Amino acid sequence: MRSPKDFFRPLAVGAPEPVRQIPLGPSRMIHFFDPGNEKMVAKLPGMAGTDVLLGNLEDAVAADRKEAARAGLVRVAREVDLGESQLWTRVNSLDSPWVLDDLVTLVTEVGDKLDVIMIPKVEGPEDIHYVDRLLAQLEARAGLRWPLLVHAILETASGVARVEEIATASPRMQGISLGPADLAASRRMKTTRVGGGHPGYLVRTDPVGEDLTAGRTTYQQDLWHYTVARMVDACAAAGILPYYGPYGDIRDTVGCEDQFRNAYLLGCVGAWSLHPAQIAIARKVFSPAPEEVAWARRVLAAMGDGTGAVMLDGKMQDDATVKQCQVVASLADELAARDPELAEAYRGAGA
Ligand SMILES: CC(=O)SCCNC(=O)CCNC(=O)[C@H](O)C(C)(C)COP(=O)(O)OP(=O)(O)OC[C@H]1O[C@@H](n2cnc3c(N)ncnc32)[C@H](O)[C@@H]1OP(=O)(O)O
Ligand SMILES: CC(=O)C(=O)O
Ligand SMILES: [Mg+2]
Repeated sequence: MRSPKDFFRPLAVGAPEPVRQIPLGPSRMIHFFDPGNEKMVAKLPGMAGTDVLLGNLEDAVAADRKEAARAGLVRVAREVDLGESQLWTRVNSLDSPWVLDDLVTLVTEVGDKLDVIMIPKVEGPEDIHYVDRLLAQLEARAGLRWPLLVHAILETASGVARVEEIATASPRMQGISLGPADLAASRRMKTTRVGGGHPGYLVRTDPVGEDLTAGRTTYQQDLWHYTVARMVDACAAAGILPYYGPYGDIRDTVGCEDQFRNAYLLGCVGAWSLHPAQIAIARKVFSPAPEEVAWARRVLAAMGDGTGAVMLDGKMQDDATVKQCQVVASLADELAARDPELAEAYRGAGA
């Protein structure tokens, strides 16, 4: 590990100073598009209000379309008006034949237009260290003034086992997303889905009498709870942001909303959107509900300087509930400052 004294030094002469805080706005939805797909690219200017648009170069882009996707992303960055949306990319994996050209081309040609580079299949901090140094060299050569940030996908068993080291590997680390599809394969889970639950993963109530089958309710459990919770702790401890990843059953908007909400309640700040239909789901779920915000503000007002204990509607409030309410209220303020519709909904609820 680098000495703490050197942690915030640029890794190449002429590279920009590393950041100490994540300097970006909301990222409730990271919307994936294939930059080599003209129909998808044509939709981008109409996607105002999408927090993050991500040009995907990795899985879901066929091997013979990799160069077209990379060139398409350079064009999007240069020519398409994306409004307030951040532009991110997911490059190919570090063992692939494409990633070196992905990084060299993107940083050299449009490094000043990109905010975050997502690195797939991260196995450990050494993968982040490699990218960190290479980006510094490329930034120095391109004369960039702001460092590119790095986002890791948690989609290998080794990555989960070392998630804390990944989260703290570089000051470039912006966040981590759950990658349930590759992670399932890496762990040899017996699933064939992209995220979401599985009806076979359940608990059953105890038997009633001799009949082992009668009257026993089953409850489906969340396959991803352990990983998401561990990722949230690693990110919060490192001062970076955790995200649920993709929900592959595009038609199941209800299941998608539930899975996103579990992640939101556990501490994630956003999720991926693979299809335009999922953008609104993520916006709804990852924006605190107006009634929750109104309640949080009531608690804060009732608690004055934030110490002691009071009763509000029969519920005890103290220093710890104040801290929770501050999380909700400050997130609402941050989002409302950039989202007029949400600001209006909060005003309507007296929040
Ligand atoms: C495990 C992982 O790695 S997840 C991350 C990798 N996967 C991805 O990035 C997948 C991204 N999404 C997609 O490729 C597509 O949405 C698919 C294949 C899932 C579905 O695509 P389609 O069958 O075309 O969906 P559908 O017919 O509903 O699309 C409606 C319109 O929205 C467009 N559209 C679909 N997805 C997107 C998108 N992600 N962004 C922008 N536009 C889109 C389609 O081109 C189509 O346009 P048209 O009306 O001009 O014809
Ligand atoms: C998100 C991703 O890449 C995966 O689930 O494999
Ligand atoms: Mg993957």
